[in-house]
Amino acid sequence: MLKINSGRTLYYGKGDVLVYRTYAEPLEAAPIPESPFVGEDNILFAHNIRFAVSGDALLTSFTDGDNAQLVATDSMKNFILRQAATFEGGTTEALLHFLAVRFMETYGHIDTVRLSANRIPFLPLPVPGPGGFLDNRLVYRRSYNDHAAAEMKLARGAEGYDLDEAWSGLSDLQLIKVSGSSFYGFIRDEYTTLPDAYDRPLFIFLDIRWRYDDPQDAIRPEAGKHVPVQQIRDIAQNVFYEFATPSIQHLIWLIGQRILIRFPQLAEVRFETSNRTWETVVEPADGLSSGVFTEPRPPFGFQGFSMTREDLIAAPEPAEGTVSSG
Ligand SMILES: O=c1[nH]c(=O)c2[nH]c(=O)[nH]c2[nH]1
Repeated sequence: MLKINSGRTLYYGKGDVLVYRTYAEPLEAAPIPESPFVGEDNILFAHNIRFAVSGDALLTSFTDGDNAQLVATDSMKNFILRQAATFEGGTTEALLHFLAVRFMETYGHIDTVRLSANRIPFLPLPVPGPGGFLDNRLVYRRSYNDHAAAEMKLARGAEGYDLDEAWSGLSDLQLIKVSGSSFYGFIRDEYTTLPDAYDRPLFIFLDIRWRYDDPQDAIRPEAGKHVPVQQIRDIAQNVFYEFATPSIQHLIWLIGQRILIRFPQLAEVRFETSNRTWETVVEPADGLSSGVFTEPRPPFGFQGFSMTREDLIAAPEPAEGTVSSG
């Protein structure tokens, strides 16, 4: 008999399911030195979700054209939207877990759900109040900047559901440091045209993902070990600020170190970065005087790096020569 568990790929699902949930559970967080973030109201809890299912029972829909076991992807979309109304949590990870469990409870022949989400950020806006400006709770600003992301696999297990391949993430972070980054000392041979840079305006795109030692910590913020994406973002921007760095490679090592130091509950951090260093048009006289730059031309360099707790070394001090004294 044909089987799917012999390494066969079999899945189907719905992508770009836009879920604008209002008044989700507020999230509270303990502050860390790099971040003022202590929580969010989650009045707007919006996500773009990709939802894919698989299971042995679906094989004949591919091989025989038998649709008897197919949940239409249109119904999947409706399921996600309607179930989102009853979700009682306040994190992207918990939402995905909830939807996958609900789906497998409802459809007993689905063995595995793989799903991912990008949060659609809406930022709070201050309005004048009696004691100064305060964030209002009615009008929000849609942001096209960095945002939370998560992905996971839920598989029907002997007792309940096994949570696997669970990653939390921060996507599309774009940071520019105007002075204090260098790049020199690389191999110089007949293929080299890039000049040494002792102070370049370093513009980088970063995707950061992290995995918990216990994946349950990601979906139960009430246990106090959930890592807010805003604090990861603030660590990245602070480490960039603090250190004069010789390359993006070393910068992400320093960011990873700080993330693993701050959050002992994390087992692994992964980076994907892209180098968008501005092209110099009018060279500044020195690091802090005026210059003119423009967008770099493709192709763009990239870096990928993963770090586990085994990589953790003593907390690095800001390097000599840092320009970031405040
Ligand atoms: O931080 C950098 N790392 C590189 O590997 C590299 N290569 C390059 O051309 N510019 C840069 N910058």
